[in-house]
Amino acid sequence: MSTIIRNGTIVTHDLTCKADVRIEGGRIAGIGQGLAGGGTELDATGCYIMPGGIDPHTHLEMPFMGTYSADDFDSGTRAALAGGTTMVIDFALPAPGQGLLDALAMWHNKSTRANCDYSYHMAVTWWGEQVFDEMQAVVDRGITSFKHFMAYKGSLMVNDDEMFASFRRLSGLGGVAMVHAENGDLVAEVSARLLREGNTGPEAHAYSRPPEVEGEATNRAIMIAGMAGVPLYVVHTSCEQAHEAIRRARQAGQRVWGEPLIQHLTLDDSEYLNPDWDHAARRVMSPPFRDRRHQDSLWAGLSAGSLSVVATDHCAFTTAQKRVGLGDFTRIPNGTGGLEDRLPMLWTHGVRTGRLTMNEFVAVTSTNVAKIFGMYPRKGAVAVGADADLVVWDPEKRKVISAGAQQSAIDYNVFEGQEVIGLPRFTLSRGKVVVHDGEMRTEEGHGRFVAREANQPVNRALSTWRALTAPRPVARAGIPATGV
Ligand SMILES: NC(=O)NCCC(=O)O
Ligand SMILES: [Zn+2]
Ligand SMILES: [Zn+2]
Repeated sequence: MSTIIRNGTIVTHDLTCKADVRIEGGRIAGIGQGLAGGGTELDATGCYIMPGGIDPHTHLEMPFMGTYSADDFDSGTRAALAGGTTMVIDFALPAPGQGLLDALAMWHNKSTRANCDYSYHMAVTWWGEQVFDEMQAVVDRGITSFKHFMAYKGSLMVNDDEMFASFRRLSGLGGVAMVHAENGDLVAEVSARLLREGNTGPEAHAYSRPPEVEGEATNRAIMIAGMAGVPLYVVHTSCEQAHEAIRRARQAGQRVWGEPLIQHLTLDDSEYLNPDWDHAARRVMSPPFRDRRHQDSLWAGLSAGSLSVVATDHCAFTTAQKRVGLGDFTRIPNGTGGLEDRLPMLWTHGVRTGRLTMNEFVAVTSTNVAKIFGMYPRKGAVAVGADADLVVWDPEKRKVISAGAQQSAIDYNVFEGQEVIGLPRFTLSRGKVVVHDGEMRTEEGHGRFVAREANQPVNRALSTWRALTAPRPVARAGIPATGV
């Protein structure tokens, strides 16, 4: 059964051209003008045909802070597809002491409900021989990126020595190291002081995690990754201090990528001063929203290329779940939603304002993710042979964001009331039309696990350099090489 998308303009990270796209067996089978007919025809007049979005940072049905994030692999991936995102990368999160393969099996169970393709990053939440050993098996199963939490002291946080050991292991395995970069010791210290002084509301969450704690941790992670010789991906980069560290490292030739979130780009810290406790608590996430100066820095980084990806960190909690933190902000579950809104919000505030070109939009929402995480050009491309994960994007279609109309299971939306211009006319998941002009035609269980490849070109370059510059003894006449 074939499908042809006609009359549209293809937009990829590096070209823009008018052509039709033929899809067969879930893959792109032909690209050209006036392709021969047959099968389903989709009219893309006035639209752009782009690689579907890939969100590299979601937490679906994640056990966290005494509860579970409210969107599971069904509602979460429906939300993704509604907004033009055709793949998510979630985090498999071993409990302290739990084996990596055990955690992976749990995540594979949850994801059987996915409506779109998915992969995982593995989290390193503790360190020991079992973790060291199982990292190889995890990579062999196509999970090549490993996240380290430098915050959440007492639960997920790992220390510098553990992080260094894990980074070194990853360097040998050809993987990508990832960090949640906030100084967890300082956050714990400042939070305790704020509570003692009577600052118990959600605004104190932002006071407890100033840009300095993120800048310090980002710098530290970069230095440790440099020593270990591993590429580093910094999740939810929210401030100039962290961006500056990434920018500097990249200018010095280090392989480091920064990932701002759509929330940090478009919402600011005044949200925490809202007199409605629920309003402020619903926006509690780590790192917190920042002021305009930091937002401008993130936008500049995307157009300059010092920041590489826009994600959501979709980790949605209901108002009832947030209310557990009434009277103690440290108990408010950290996380916000955004899966359905990432592409429309970025198009509206990025492409329509001239901050991003359409091609840069594709790069930061899809192609860069596929390249960094080892699945390009199967994903993130409009090319013959690639999976037909596509969005037919209508740049003039509008809506006002409203929780009442969203796919996510939660009862609010942090972008409520914002008008977006630019929405999917059609979304295709491996060739299946899952969004048809506003109508959801998703199928629970349609999504497949995507195994990714380790030892990407960046890893190979790093290991070549490592071999070239490895410590080696200097031969000296009359001095034996081995000790006596
Ligand atoms: N970001 C956040 O507040 N919650 C999700 C977990 C994490 O990524 O830190
Ligand atoms: Zn995080
Ligand atoms: Zn996260």
